Amino acid sequence: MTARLRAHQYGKAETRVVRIVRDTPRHEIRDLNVSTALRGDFAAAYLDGDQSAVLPTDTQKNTAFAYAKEHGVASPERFATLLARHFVDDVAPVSGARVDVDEHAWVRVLVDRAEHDHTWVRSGQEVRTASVTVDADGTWVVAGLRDLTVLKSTGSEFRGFLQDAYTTLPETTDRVLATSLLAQWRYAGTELDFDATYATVRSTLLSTFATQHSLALQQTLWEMGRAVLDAVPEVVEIRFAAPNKHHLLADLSPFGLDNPGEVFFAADRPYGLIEAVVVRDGAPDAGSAWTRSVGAP
Ligand SMILES: O=c1[nH]c(=O)c2[nH]c(=O)[nH]c2[nH]1
Repeated sequence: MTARLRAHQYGKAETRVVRIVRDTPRHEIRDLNVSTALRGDFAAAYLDGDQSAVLPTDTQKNTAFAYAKEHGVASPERFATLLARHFVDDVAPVSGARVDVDEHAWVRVLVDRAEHDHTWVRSGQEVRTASVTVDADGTWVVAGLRDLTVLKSTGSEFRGFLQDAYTTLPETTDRVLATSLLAQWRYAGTELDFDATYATVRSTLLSTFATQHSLALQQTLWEMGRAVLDAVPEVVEIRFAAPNKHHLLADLSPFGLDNPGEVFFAADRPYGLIEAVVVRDGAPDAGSAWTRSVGAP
């Protein structure tokens, strides 16, 4: 049997780093889940068990904590960029690094309608994401969010679809549209006000979902993508994966009740899964921006 090692990368996944700034009575918090992956010639570790080029994943975890102290967390994107550049620039065998950072949001507790200085409540299940790749060709920053769950109770239809012998779905001009959005967008630059841009993209996604009369989730994703590219010049590409969280009208006719769009069964599976990539004309090359694993086809 002959075989070869086609690709490899290694790192520490999901280091939970919580950074608190307590220089004044009003503290700040950033709650991160940091995953690092190093790329380079580490073949000897796989083929011969030779660790001489291997920076332990334990060290990568330690570096995340040390960088949180020394450099702070200006934003998930900035923190990921600093870490990735450090591994590539300062650790000789490393030629590329990919750092993924998830941020869990905390919002200040209100006490007598005033924001409390050092108490927060976890806000929803939505997660902000940043994925930064550094290699010999440059630095790529992808920002995003997942589990942004939205629902509109009208302003959505689905009709005129292709029918065959197996089609039973009735056409509708008024349905509930709900999804738990995953969106990732690529920036042209690496030095932005990432928090401000994130806020603009998020609010653009939400307002487009709300105001766009939807003919299908596919069309809604396209319109949300276009709106983001319109609103934020630094965004050159945005990718979506959106489960269609079906809300099926409950059949109340056995009980002599009509149901004009008032009572639904929220089905959790199966769900339609609608995906799209919207890219600005003339966008710069994506390089390794989307390459999560070097082994990916
Ligand atoms: O927005 C939708 N897109 C579809 O492709 C689809 N298919 C389906 O059964 N319902 C829906 N809704």
